[in-house]
Amino acid sequence: MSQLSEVAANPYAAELAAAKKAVALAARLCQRVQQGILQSDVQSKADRTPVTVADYGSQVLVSLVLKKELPSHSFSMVAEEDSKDLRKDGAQEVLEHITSLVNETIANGGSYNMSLSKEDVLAAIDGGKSEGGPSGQHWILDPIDGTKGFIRGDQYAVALGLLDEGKVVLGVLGCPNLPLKSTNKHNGGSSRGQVGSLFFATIGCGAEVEALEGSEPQKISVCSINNPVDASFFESFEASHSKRDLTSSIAEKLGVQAPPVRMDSQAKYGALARGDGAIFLRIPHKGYIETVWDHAVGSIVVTAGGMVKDASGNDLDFSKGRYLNRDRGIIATNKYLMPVVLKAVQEAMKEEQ
Ligand SMILES: Nc1ncnc2c1ncn2[C@@H]1O[C@H](COP(=O)(O)O)[C@@H](OP(=O)(O)O)[C@H]1O
Ligand SMILES: [Mg+2]
Ligand SMILES: [Mg+2]
Ligand SMILES: [Mg+2]
Repeated sequence: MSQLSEVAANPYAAELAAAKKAVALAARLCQRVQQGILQSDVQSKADRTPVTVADYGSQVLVSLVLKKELPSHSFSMVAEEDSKDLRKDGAQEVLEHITSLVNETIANGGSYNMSLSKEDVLAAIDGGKSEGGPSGQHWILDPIDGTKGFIRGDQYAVALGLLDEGKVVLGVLGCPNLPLKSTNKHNGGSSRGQVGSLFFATIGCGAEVEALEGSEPQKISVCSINNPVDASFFESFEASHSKRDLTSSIAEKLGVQAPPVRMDSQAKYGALARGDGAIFLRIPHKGYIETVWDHAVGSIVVTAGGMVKDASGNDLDFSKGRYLNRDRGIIATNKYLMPVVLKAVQEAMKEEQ
């Protein structure tokens, strides 16, 4: 397909190209940090969840690349991190470290000839303070999703989506530790070979995957399993993020035979979107409110061929600001399994102590 017809087919082609470039550069910074992560690179936020120099650095690079690549767009971004802790006394060293990581990644990337000051870094982080909402365009960014997995040396993702008039219209999901080939034996894949997957989807144009380092994109689709007995399911690696008594009771009701595949981050949505497994279940503890950046990108990558619903069977609504205003529980699967999975989820939740 010529570049001209590609532009005509995808109304968000320019935004998609910029988002892919931003995620790929941010992922490079993350990969470098993950290889040599030290305890001093990890801080604890006010909500006691971890944040690392790479979460901040990734947020800086994404905001920078989007502004450079789309200079005529008005810029609004709903992102997870803010600069509050980095402006406190005693944070100077960490801020210096982030600034040099960002500048080294830009220099090695070769696309931009620029150097950021510490103030530029703080300002770029705070570029993510938007409240989003139902009107206009807003980027949604999780600079590192699965920070706990990142620190452990496991899966994580850089997740960047675009909200347009309250709908997620594109998503780019960089998963540096996810093998490019499907891990599902039934798909002829194996966990060997090239590692680093970049998933992307635009509304109405389906979902694709390519190597994080760049390769010919491949169209992907969710699996077509229609008997839950043959299905396998993904859930969080972290037991505190999704209630395992409920997910195992749901699996039992469905007759699922395979043990759960536990993985950090929206890499689960990416893997599901290419048929590595059949179901993703996330049932947080009561009172936990989900953020938009934890699900926007994963959900557009899956809904290109599959479905993502809350426990009541409603679509997720990303137009309400920084949080998802919805019933507890998120289920992603194909259209054949969704009705039976929803029924099992609702029964299990009714029986919950
Ligand atoms: N107690 C909790 N219950 C549910 N989700 C939680 C949680 N604490 C943190 N999270 C969210 O779970 C995300 C990771 O999901 P997963 O379990 O699929 O890896 C985290 O994203 P970050 O790592 O970006 O902070 C965070 O937003
Ligand atoms: Mg976090
Ligand atoms: Mg997250
Ligand atoms: Mg995060």
